[in-house]
Amino acid sequence: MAHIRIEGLRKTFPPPRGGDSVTVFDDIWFGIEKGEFVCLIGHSGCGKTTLLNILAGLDDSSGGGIIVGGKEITGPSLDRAVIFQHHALLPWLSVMGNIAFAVRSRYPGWDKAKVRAHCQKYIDLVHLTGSELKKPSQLSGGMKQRVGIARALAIEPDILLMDEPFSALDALTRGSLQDELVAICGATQQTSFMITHDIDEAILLADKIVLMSNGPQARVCEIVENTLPKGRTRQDMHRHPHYYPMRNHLLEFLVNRANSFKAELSAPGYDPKHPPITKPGVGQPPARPISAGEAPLEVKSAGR
Ligand SMILES: Nc1ncnc2c1ncn2[C@@H]1O[C@H](COP(=O)(O)OP(=O)(O)OP(=O)(O)O)[C@@H](O)[C@H]1O
Repeated sequence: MAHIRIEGLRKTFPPPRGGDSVTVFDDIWFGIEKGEFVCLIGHSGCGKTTLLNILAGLDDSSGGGIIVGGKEITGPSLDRAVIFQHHALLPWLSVMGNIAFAVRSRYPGWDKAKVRAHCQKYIDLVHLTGSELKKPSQLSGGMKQRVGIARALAIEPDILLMDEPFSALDALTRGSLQDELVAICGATQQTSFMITHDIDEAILLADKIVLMSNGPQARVCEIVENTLPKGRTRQDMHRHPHYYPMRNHLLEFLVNRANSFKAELSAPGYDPKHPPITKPGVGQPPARPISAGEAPLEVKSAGR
């Protein structure tokens, strides 16, 4: 049994001014194993943030449910930490203060020194040592996002939920934060769920990539298993023979299939409870790996 089970999830919003209500997604089924890193990819408006909010307990479903560790989610919990696209820090508190605020909620019995030492560990982990007393207004965008990551990790959540956490950052900062997240999640085996529009980010981070078709009535089209070996890095993953099959498969989905998938729904063999699992590159002729002397690849994000 998967640690997180999304079972027949549906979300319907009432119409803003009369008319019919809108079902954003319907009959969504997939699971996340303990220690797994799962990315969700789909076009704007298919309901990714809504799904993450339901998983965080910040929104209710209109049908189906989410079971975590055998219990249905009924509201927010410190077992599920969220890192938002925008940092959502308390502007009047320092780096240390923002993280300590969350830590004190999680561990109300801890004394000041223990809270401080615990916060410092996570400040050091995200390379913010020396910035403990700075306020959010004194930090760059990347530093603010680092505080958000440290705050989320410091409450030692069962599940880390991330809604496009790096999309507002420049490419260099995004890359270095992705590297840090790879290192942290690799070391801690943190169960993680991330929404991203960036195909390369998904290939770097995810064990599994869930593909959602366009809304309304979005569905899970397919679950892609990452066929690149663990320990991959941004610098070398494009040399692996499965990189291009993976990348092309995800790109093809976003460019064509996300929209045309509705026609496949009624095809025999599609079962929403068991979406097809694909392993791009496996069983295909090997794509040519890039040799060390060749020009570096241009790494692009998928467009919306
Ligand atoms: N509170 C709400 N009331 C009514 N409609 C909503 C509400 N929240 C979201 N929606 C609608 O639900 C749909 C899905 O929104 P959501 O933000 O989940 O999509 P998304 O896939 O995360 O998009 P993006 O990639 O642009 O962030 C959109 O059409 C949005 O307008």
